[in-house]
Amino acid sequence: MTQVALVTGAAQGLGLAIASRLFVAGYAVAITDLSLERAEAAADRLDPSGERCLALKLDVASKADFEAALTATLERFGGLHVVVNNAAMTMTTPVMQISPEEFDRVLSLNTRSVFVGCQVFGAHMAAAGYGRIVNMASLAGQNGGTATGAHYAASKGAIVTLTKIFAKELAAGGVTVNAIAPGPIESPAVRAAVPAERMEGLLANIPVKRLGDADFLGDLVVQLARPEAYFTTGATWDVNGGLFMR
Ligand SMILES: NC(=O)C1=CN([C@@H]2O[C@H](COP(=O)(O)OP(=O)(O)OC[C@H]3O[C@@H](n4cnc5c(N)ncnc54)[C@H](O)[C@@H]3O)[C@@H](O)[C@H]2O)C=CC1
Ligand SMILES: CC(C)c1ccc(C(=O)O)c(O)c1O
Repeated sequence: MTQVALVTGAAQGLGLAIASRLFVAGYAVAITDLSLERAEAAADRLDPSGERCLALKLDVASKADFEAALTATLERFGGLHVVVNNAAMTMTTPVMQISPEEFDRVLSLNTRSVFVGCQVFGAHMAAAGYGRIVNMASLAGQNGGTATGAHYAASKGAIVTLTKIFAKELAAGGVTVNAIAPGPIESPAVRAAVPAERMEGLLANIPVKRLGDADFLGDLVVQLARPEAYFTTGATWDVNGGLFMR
């Protein structure tokens, strides 16, 4: 049976790169995003035949959207084996200027979405006896961040903790739950957040002197998604060019 993956926030950036590498690895892929139109455009580019890609609207702020996406994926492909909780909003407001409302908004979107995604998809996978969940954290969640805001960094640190909790909860159901913590990756978001004149300074601070590669993150997800990856769970995989070492 074809293995089935679902990626949130997959219309662009890292989510799209991850969905693409899963597709190349043979998965049927549900490409979900806030915007159905952009999810459809991405799915069409990836799989013009439409045989192995399904575009869905999934606003990660809505539990009902998670449930509807699960139902639609099962109806279309007959199973769901791999989920990547990737969608997030990036905010860069300086810490002393963040209002309580903005703090709540970022935590609610970035962290609650991973919590709900692990609950909804994890429950299905555990009942089926198999699953792989990968949560997108960030270097900012480990070192407090530089290019990003305190609320963003805190939201990503909480994802590392939630990953451990769901890993323990779902292990008996054959489900692994891991996180990936990237540093700055070559992506539209980094290009937008770091103006050309500041890029040299950013690169000078990275020990390997380069941005990370989104396709590599996709390949890492493919590895974590393999049945043979059963022995890594609750882990956070650092991909940061040496910016943070444990
Ligand atoms: N780009 C980078 O260097 C890094 C990115 N990350 C993380 O990787 C993930 C992806 O980042 P990028 O691709 O750079 O971001 P991006 O901003 O380029 O893409 C995010 C995608 O999520 C979608 N999205 C936004 N709100 C949504 C919602 N409510 N429901 C569903 N989808 C929604 C957007 O439409 C977009 O397609 C995020 O979790 C981010 O925090 C972590 C570290 C570094
Ligand atoms: C602003 C963006 C896309 C960015 C840059 C750097 C980091 C990090 O070093 O952790 C991020 O998490 C980002 O989202």
